[in-house]
Amino acid sequence: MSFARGAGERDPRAVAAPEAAGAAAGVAAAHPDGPAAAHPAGPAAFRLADGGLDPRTLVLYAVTDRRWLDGTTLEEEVARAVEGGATMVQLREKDLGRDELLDEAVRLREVCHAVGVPLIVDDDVEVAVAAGADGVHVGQSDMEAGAVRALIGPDMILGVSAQTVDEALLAQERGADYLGVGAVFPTGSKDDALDVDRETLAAICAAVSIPVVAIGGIGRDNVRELAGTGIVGVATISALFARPDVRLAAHDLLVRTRRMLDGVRCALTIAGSDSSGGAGVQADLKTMQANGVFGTSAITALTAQNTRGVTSIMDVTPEFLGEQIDAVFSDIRPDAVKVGMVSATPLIRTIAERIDRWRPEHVVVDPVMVATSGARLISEDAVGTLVAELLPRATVITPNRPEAEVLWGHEIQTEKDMELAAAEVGRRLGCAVLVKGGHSLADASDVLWRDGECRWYRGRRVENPNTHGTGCTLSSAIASNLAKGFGLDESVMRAKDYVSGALAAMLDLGAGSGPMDHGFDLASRFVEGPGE
Ligand SMILES: Nc1ncnc2c1ncn2[C@@H]1O[C@H](COP(=O)(O)OP(=O)(O)OP(=O)(O)O)[C@@H](O)[C@H]1O
Ligand SMILES: Cc1ncc(CO)c(N)n1
Ligand SMILES: [Mg+2]
Repeated sequence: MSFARGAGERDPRAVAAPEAAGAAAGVAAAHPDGPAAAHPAGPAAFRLADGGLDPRTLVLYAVTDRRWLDGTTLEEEVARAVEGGATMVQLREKDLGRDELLDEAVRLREVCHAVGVPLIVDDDVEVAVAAGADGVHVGQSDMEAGAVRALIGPDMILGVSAQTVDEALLAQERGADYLGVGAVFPTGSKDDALDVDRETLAAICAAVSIPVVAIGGIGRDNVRELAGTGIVGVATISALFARPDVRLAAHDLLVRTRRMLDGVRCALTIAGSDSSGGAGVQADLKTMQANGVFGTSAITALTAQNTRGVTSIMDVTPEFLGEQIDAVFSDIRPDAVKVGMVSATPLIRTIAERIDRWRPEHVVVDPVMVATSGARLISEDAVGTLVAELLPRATVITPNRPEAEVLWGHEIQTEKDMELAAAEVGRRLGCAVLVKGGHSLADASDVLWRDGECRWYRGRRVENPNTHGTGCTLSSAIASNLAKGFGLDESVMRAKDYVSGALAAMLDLGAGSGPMDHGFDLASRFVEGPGE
């Protein structure tokens, strides 16, 4: 199952490990982006049908720097880089004489064209043309882009550096095929000030229609911070050529860049473990996987639980809960958080404090109070802390009917009561409120209150007595959809469809109200054994 991309994200392209490619064709087969390897050499080969530069050539842009050579040649290092997956190479050697630069360009052209990768020469237009390179890259202080275009003709690739929206628009107007924008991170050069911050980078990407590649201080540890800016790739120098194994470094950075571009979305569930697998963390992780999101977890309590009830609960310590949350956020930043069962005040406070520390984009809180089996999952005194200190930090809360009655302070007898409860609680807590109608009201319809508006999500009641974990499943499905970039309305609608499908699969396990089939829409249903 492929992890879903964010809504509107580009389609990812599989990255083949170089070693996976047949050795017979030498480096040509090693190029992980198939189509580029098939390209005949020549600049027009790297253009799309509309004449624009194929953005796939810019995913991993290796810029040379002879300073990093350690007993090898530029040719050998560039060959390693393209073997590892570099999709474009720029010969950038400011202190080489013209003849030497030309010789180097011809040698690198052969290395690059052997694997269908374009070679760009930095700054020197004449050498680029003379060497049969595929293009030239000029900075703001080099020859003006329009003049370069006049010299190189329509086919050769023209790259231009830009640091502002104005520079970017002017370069595009004068015929640039792509923009190099940076430095986006400290580069260790003399003036270490960031030339281009994230907002400017994103503004440039939004302003132009030609592809943008980020450059400056980019490496394996920070490339993910460029997600969502609109770039199509990264240009890098030392992250490849300063590494002992350039091929490995290129492959590693290509995979990480692909992950940044393709948008593998992650979610974190902070909830209790349900030994029966139907609710809690287990339900959340299965739901996230089924909804194309990578699930991570921080466990608040262990419950000995099955379809008939809860026999024992063991809370973790607040310190350990905080460490679990920190461990996830410090390494795999989730795009959304779902909070489920939290039984005690110190644990609730720990979660509130970590939300303030890590500032997740989306927080879905399922105010779990009682399990389907009737077991109480939060202490009386903790409900007050939940309401005062956690729910106001939520993007949306998802109380079922009994939980909504506790939060509202009145009984809910009708759909109008559901609306009133959602609105009053939402106004008081400053968050969106989804009051779920699973518990015995006519159909399984839920009402969302947000910013003064109520919206109903009509559901058809599935005649299935096995509803253990429906609330956990709904809230983690909402979190998954928010993580993928859908708005709240769409996230709730998709989550509800998912729950209905999981119920309609009619899984029947255990003597009590059993779990749902979280994997109902995957090919691998529960395998029907050979039977007795
Ligand atoms: N029989 C059903 N048919 C269709 N949808 C249902 C059914 N039961 C519940 N739902 C839906 O499942 C979602 C969860 O609602 P529910 O009221 O069951 O949550 P809950 O009580 O918090 O569940 P949990 O047992 O996990 O705590 C809601 O969208 C609700 O409309
Ligand atoms: C651990 C856990 N969390 C949430 C629920 C709510 O169903 C449950 N039954 N068990
Ligand atoms: Mg519930």
